[in-house]
Amino acid sequence: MSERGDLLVVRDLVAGYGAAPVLHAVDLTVPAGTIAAVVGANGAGKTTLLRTISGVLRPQAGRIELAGEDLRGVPVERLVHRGMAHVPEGRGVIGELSVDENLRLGGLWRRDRADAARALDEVYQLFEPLARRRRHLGHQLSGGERQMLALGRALVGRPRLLLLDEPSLGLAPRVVARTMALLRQLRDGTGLTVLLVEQNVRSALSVADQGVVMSLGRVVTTAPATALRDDVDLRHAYLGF
Ligand SMILES: Nc1ncnc2c1ncn2[C@@H]1O[C@H](COP(=O)(O)OP(=O)(O)OP(=O)(O)O)[C@@H](O)[C@H]1O
Repeated sequence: MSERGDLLVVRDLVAGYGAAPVLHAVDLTVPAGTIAAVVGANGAGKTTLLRTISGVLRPQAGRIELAGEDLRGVPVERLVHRGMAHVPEGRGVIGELSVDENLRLGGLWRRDRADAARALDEVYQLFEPLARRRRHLGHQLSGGERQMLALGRALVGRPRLLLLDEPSLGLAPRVVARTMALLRQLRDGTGLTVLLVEQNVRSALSVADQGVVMSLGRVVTTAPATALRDDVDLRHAYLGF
């Protein structure tokens, strides 16, 4: 447990898409202000885990707690009020809306309009290319800019927990490196907690504090990211490098 406590606690989570579960008794703990990377082969259940935590999928069994609050029974649309933001695989940018409209969507639910406006300004400061393209439509952006937009939209809601699915997908290595550096900056600067799912194991473990290795719907190992990077046997067995 970190000094600031655990922000996300998952216990014995069972979930899937039909009768047969994809996740089997998954346990996971993410201390506040840290980055956890969930890695593992295709089909291990990483995306399913994020979808279940974010409320898109209903658990068949188990518990999910955010800052000590049991999320069972909290309607999915209220999870954002509790501080959860989910950037899904594919990013969910709306191509027909402008950059500005996409970003504002991230803060629409907030009652504190003045702070929502401040958060929007901060996102524009953080992502200067978005500030230059405020009026561009989502579909006119490059892959890297769409990634920024998806992240920025999540940040406008001032989340405590950011669930990030495959942020490096389709991006050039330089852009991936920039994204990972930004996550570190947000963690260190604002205390953001991140649960990151990545195929790009090297870059995920380079930014994460903790690595969570999944295989066939189970967590097989949880360890400091540096220890996972140095564990040759584990890398060969589960991570393919
Ligand atoms: N919408 C769906 N309906 C039914 N089964 C699904 C669905 N999405 C995923 N699955 C199944 O759930 C299992 C886990 O998939 P999941 O996408 O969570 O894995 P993953 O570790 O994220 O892999 P990938 O990196 O390939 O997305 C797979 O067997 C997959 O076929």
